[in-house]
Amino acid sequence: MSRDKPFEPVNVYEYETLARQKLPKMAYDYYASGSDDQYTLEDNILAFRRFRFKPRVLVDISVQDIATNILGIPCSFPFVIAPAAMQKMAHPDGEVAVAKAAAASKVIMTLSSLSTCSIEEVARAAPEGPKWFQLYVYRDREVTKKLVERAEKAGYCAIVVTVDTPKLGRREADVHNKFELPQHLTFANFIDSANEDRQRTKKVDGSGLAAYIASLFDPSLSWKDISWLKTVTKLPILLKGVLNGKDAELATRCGAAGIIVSNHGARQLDGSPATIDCLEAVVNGVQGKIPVLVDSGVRRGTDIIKALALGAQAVCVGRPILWGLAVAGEEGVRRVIELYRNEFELDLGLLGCPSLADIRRDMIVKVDWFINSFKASDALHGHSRGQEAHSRL
Ligand SMILES: Cc1cc2nc3c(=O)[nH]c(=O)nc-3n(C[C@H](O)[C@H](O)[C@H](O)COP(=O)(O)O)c2cc1C
Ligand SMILES: CC(C)CC(=O)C(=O)O
Repeated sequence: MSRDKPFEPVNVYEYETLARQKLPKMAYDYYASGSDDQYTLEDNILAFRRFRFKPRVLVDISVQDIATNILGIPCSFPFVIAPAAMQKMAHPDGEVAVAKAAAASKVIMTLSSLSTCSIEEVARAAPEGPKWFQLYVYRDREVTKKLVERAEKAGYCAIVVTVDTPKLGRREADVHNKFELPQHLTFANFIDSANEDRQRTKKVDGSGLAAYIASLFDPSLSWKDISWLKTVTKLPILLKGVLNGKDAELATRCGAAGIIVSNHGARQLDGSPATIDCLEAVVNGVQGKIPVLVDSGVRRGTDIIKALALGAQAVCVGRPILWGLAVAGEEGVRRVIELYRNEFELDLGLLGCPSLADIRRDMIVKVDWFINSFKASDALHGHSRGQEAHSRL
C-alpha cells in the first residue's frame, strides 16, 4: 500500500474491516455481535439479497429527487441513524460527532438512552439537525419521565420507545469478554442521578450490560405503558422492535405515530425473522395510518430501495455508523452516510426511477433459491471482499 495515500473504503463492509483493526476487542465484539448462534444476524444480510429487481428502461432519469419527509421532518434521503449505545467506545467525540455528521447530511439522528454524551450536549452540538430520542423504560417511572421531559425540552422531535428489550439478548462475546463500560466513560444521561448504579455497568462474572439491564429496565413494559407515555409528552411516539402484523395493528390503535420494524440488529431473539421478510405484514397491519420504517442489515443503497418497495418510508442504520465513527470520527460518519446516499441515487436511476414515488412493489421479486458466492458471515466478521482487496494493497 502506498504510504502517502490512505486506503479509502468504498463500501460499508470495508469500514467495518478498518474499524475492527482500530477498536479494542471488547468494543468491537459488543458492536458487532448478535445473540446466541447469530442466525438472524446472518439472515438480516442474506434476506435482502433474496430480493431481486425488475428494472424499467428508457425512463428519463436525468433529474432525480430522493429527498423525503419523515413525520414532518425534511430529510435528504430516506435514511435515519438508529440508536446505538456507548458511542464514545468508538471515538472520543462519540454521539456528538454522529449528531454533527447527521446534521451536515440532513438526516435524522436517534440518540440512545444509554449514550455516553448527554441529551443536552448532543442537542447543543447539532442544534439545527433533526434528532429523535430513543427511550428505554426504567423500572423507576420518574427516571423514565425525566428522560422524556429532558429530550422534549432540548428540542428532540420524537420519542422512539424500544419494545423488544424486556431483557437483554445473550451476546456470547460479551459474556466471554465480561463486558463493562470502560472506566473513563459513563452513561451520560444519568450523571446527576441519585442512584449511581445507573451511571455505569458493574464488574460481574459475565456481561455487565446484561446485569445492568436486568436490574434497571422494566420487564413488565406493556401496551398500557405506551398510553401512559402519551400523557407524559406531546412528542410523537414511535415503537421500535415490532415484527408482527398484529402488534402493528395494536400500535396504531394505541396512538403510536410510527413503527420501526426491527430485530435490534439480531441482538435480541435469535431466530427472529429478517426484518425485510416481515415488513409487508407490518405495513399491512397499519393500513396506511402511520409510517413504517425498517432496520437491521441495511448495508447497500439497493437495500433501501427494496425496503421502500415493500412499503417502508425510510430505513434506519446501526452498525455501519459506528464503523464510520471508529475509523474517522464525524468525517467517517459523514462518508458512510454519503456512501449510502450515492448508492441509493445511482441504483434508483438504474432501476428506472427518477423519484421515490416511482418505486413500486412489482419492481422487486423474491427468489427462494440463493447461491451465495460472497458469504455474509465473512462480511459480518470483517472478512469482506473489501478486506481481501485491502490486504492485497
Ligand atoms: C452496538 C449497538 C448498540 C445498540 N444500542 C441500542 C440502543 O441503545 N437502543 C436501541 O433501541 N437499539 C440499539 N441498538 C439496535 C439499533 O438501534 C438497530 O436496531 C440495529 O443496530 C439495526 O441493525 P444494523 O446494525 O444491522 O443496522 C444497538 C445496536 C448496536 C449494534
Ligand atoms: C444498553 C443496551 C441495551 C443497548 C442495546 O440496545 C444493545 O446493546 O443492543
